[in-house]
Amino acid sequence: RCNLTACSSKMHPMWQGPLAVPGGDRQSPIDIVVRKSVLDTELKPLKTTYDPKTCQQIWNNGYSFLVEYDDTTDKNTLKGGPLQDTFRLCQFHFHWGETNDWGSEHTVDRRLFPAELHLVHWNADRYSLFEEAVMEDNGLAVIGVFLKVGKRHEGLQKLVDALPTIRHKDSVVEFTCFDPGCLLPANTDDYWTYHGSLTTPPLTESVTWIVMKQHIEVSHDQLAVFRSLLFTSAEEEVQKSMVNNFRVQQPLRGRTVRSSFT
Ligand SMILES: NS(=O)(=O)c1ccc(C(=O)NCc2c(F)c(F)c(F)c(F)c2F)cc1
Ligand SMILES: [Zn+2]
Repeated sequence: RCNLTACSSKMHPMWQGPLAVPGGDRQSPIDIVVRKSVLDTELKPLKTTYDPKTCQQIWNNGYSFLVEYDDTTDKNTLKGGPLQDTFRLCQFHFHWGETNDWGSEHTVDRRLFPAELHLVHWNADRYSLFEEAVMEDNGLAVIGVFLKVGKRHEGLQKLVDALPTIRHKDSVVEFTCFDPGCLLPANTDDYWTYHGSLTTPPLTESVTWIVMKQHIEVSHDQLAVFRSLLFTSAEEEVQKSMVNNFRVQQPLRGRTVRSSFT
């Protein structure tokens, strides 16, 4: 099973993390400077195939909430784009702020979004488990989608309705029949891609990031329910709202961000 490691420091829920990471020259997230991205005409359209029936559970891991899929078969795959191999979806989760003014991990020309969706896939052509792939250079592919506040996202509502049942850290509920494809923007041909890392410990530099140019819209009220989640478990006396669960931007260190569009 793949899950986000809970990581928070006493001072501030926003993860501080180790100062230096071994190697540490391809860390995520980053600011995407549009005019410095390089068009790569070899980049193909993304090909995603997701089966809603393989959705298994939704849980609060103390840092975000995750929707996990059965990744023991090739039912949920990501191919094409910058990828040579077939990657399997294992989970998706979000990062968000305490207000609509910030919350995303990546930025575009320093522009912050209120939240960001991450669909986490691992290279099933080369590895047999997520846990293996997460340690390898070309092990993971994460699709990032920015969220903006606007009209209500009908497909998201089923997920929003489940959140009150997993308010506390480590709570899990069964969650079935959810199509993650409904969270992708209409246009998935336009994206930026670069080599980076997990944005939470162990920050392994194993991720091919694919950040969508087009955002999705969710309502103010839907996003407010994200903020009703708690970092803390039921037993803890002081309850802390799960907000600002994003990492600060990391240096580009000479990396090139490629774009699939002009
Ligand atoms: N925000 S993001 O960059 O999209 C991101 C995606 C996945 C994970 C994750 O799976 N962490 C837990 C986790 C590990 F970090 C491992 F290294 C490992 F081996 C696991 F099995 C595992 F569940 C962390 C961050
Ligand atoms: Zn994430």
